Amino acid sequence: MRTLDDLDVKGRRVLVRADLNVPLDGQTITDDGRIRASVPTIKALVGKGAQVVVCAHLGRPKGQVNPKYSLEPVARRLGELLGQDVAFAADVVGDSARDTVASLQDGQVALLENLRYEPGEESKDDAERGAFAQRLAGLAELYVGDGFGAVHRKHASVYDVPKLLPHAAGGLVVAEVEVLKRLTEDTERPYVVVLGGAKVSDKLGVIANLLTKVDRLLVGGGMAYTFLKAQGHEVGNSLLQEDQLDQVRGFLEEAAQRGVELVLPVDVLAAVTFAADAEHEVVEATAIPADREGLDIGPRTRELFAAKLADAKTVFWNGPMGVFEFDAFSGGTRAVAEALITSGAFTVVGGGDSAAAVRKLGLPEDGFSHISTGGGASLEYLEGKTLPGLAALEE
Ligand SMILES: Nc1ncnc2c1ncn2[C@@H]1O[C@H](COP(=O)(O)OP(=O)(O)OP(=O)(O)O)[C@@H](O)[C@H]1O
Ligand SMILES: O=C(O)[C@H](O)COP(=O)(O)O
Repeated sequence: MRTLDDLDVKGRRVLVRADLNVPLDGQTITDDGRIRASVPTIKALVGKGAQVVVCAHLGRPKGQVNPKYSLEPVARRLGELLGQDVAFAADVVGDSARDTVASLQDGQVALLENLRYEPGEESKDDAERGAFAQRLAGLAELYVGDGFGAVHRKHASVYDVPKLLPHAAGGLVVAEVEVLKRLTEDTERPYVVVLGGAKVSDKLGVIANLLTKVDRLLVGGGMAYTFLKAQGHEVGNSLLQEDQLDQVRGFLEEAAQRGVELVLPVDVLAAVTFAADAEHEVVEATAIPADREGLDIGPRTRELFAAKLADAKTVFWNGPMGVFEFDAFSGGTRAVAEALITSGAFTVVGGGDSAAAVRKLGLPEDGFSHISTGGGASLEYLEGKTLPGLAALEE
């Protein structure tokens, strides 16, 4: 992959695809880790005298303009972290974007509005995506791919634009790939992967492949309930991917055949509703009342998972064990994070919310070997898949 050193950027307009998909509470950014991770590449380009046009997505607005997902608060925070103004374009490729980028001087930075306001960004139709990519590429002369958390998406800004402009990988992408490579080559065993979180349908897909690589797979968070249901248990109102139950039954069988330990929760915190102050109790994972939803793993599961991590030599963890944003349901995530820290293994935490959880819980970031900005992206990398955003940068 070409890097920033291979691009002559002075006085030229450079489009940087970053991953600025941060958690928000209204207009307030609750964790700015991904913005901070994007700063070194942007600063390097500023230092080289480029005109820097940053583009990124926030949430999943599905091709519609929705102020809830505006990147404006992110532009402000990026400006604070860079120590210079960041001009914010109120659209992605419209008049505002064109005017904003045209007025950039060397060393100045602009951020475009949320890429996913445009249906072309995520379109499965090559022509529609390509047409949007042409408009986006038209805003700049060079392209830098630095949004590691989104390199697994075959989206216009990730996959198509680098085909249209001279390009290079940014420092974040280079650094992330270097660490994740260590997990795919000569992995020290036992190799344990811990999966949780809420993007269940996305991430169930990686399990088939992971089962060929790991010694143990611990499943918690919103992921676990589809497994419990597949085993025939009641999961109440818990997060459930009904259409993937057969697939999950297949994983359970395959794990048994391969001798991979697939470890599920034995108890959960079952709440009456999805709320910070929801009334809740510890129940057996096999007996969740029909009117309750599991919002965290229970105390026995925390001990079980910690025991399964204690002798690990390599661990990858993606996805919180519960709704850690609510203090009452953050204990499972804390327990797993602490077990990783004390394991002495080579430990990688991946994902926007997983990394945010580590910081929110006040755990030392240097207690882990690496905190990756990519959740789904890291998992797909570990599967050994060709990721569209990396393939495009390699061309
Ligand atoms: N039992 C549960 N029920 C509902 N939501 C849950 C549960 N457990 C965890 N979550 C939620 O999962 C979310 C994080 O999931 P997600 O899969 O997006 O992880 P991530 O680390 O951000 O990875 P990525 O970077 O791929 O998005 C958190 O907001 C958390 O509240
Ligand atoms: O949060 C992430 O994993 C990345 O920003 C990608 O977001 P997506 O899962 O909505 O594509």
